[in-house]
Amino acid sequence: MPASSPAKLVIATRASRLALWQAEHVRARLQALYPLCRVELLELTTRGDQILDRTLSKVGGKGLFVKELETALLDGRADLAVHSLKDVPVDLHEPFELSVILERDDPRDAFVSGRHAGLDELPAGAVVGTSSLRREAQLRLGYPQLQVRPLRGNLDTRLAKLDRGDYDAIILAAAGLKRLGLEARIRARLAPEQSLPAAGQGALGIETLAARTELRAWLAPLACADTTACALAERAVSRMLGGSCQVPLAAYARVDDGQMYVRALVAHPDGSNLIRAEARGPAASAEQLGEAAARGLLDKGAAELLAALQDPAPSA
Ligand SMILES: NCc1[nH]cc(CCC(=O)O)c1CC(=O)O
Repeated sequence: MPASSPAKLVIATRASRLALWQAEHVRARLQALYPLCRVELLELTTRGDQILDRTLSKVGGKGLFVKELETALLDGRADLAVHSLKDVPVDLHEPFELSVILERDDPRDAFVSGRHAGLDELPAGAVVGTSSLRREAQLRLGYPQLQVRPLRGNLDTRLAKLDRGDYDAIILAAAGLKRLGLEARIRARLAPEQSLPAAGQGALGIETLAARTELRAWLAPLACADTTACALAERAVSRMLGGSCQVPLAAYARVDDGQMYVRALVAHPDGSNLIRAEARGPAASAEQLGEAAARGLLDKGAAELLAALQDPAPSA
C-alpha cells in the first residue's frame, strides 16, 4: 500500500452499459484496495455516444469518446477516467496521461449470429455487419463471397439490429460481450490469423492528469505488466502509422515468459491489399518491437496504402 491512501476518488465514465461496467469494475478494484475510500462514478454523455447515424470514421474518430471525460478531469469533477484502451487516442498528451493499464480480457473478435456457427458456415452473399475498417478489410480478403455492411451503435443496439434480421452475422469484440454478460451470444472467436485485433482491444486504461502523481501511485497496484507491455507495442504501431479508427490497422502483441510476439497489418477496406509485419523479442523492449513491426509495414508500402485511402483517386 502506498504511504497515504485516498479519501475519495471520482471515476468519470461514459454512460453506455459497457463503459459503466468497466468503470464499476475499476471502482470495485479500488474499493478493495482502499476500503475506507469513497469511490464514486460520474456518468457523462460524450459526442461519440450522441452521433449514431454515421460511421465513426466519418465523424472524427476516437477523440469523440474521450474529450468530455478529459474536461471533467481538468475541472476537478473527476480524478480518473476509465476507457476501453482501444478507444484511447495514441496521441494522448499533456496534461493527461494513461497512468494504468489493467489486465487484458479476451482480445479476439467474436462472430455473432443466430443461425450460423461461424464465418466458414455463411452462404455466399450473406450480410455481415461491422463498422470497423479493420474488420471489414480482413473479412473481405478472407471471405470475398460475403457482403460487409456498416453497423453502428452501442453493443445492445448492434445485437438488436442482428436480431431483427438486418444482418446474417455481426463481428464484435469478445471482451465487450463478456463484460455485458452476453458471452453466450458468441458463436465463434476469430483467430488472430483470421481477424487481427485492434491495438489495445480487450484492455482497460485509466487516464489521469499527469500532474497528479499521488494518483498514479494509488492506481499503480491495478496495473498488469504483460498487458502494459503489449499496449506499448501495439500503440507504438498505431502511432507510427498515424492510427485512428479511420485507418484499417490492426496490432496485436502477446507475451509468453517474457518474450513478446507482435503482429500488425494495414489493409485496404475493400480487401484488395493487405500488408502484414511482425516482430519478436524481449517484452522489456516492447515499444521498440512495436516500432519494428510498424517499420516492417512501412517498408512494404503501408504509408502509400494509407495515403491512397485518405485521398482516393477518382474512380472510373
Ligand atoms: N469500438 C467500440 C468498442 N470499444 C471497446 C469495445 C469492446 C471492449 C474492448 O475491446 O475492450 C468496443 C466494441 C466492439 O469493438 O465490439
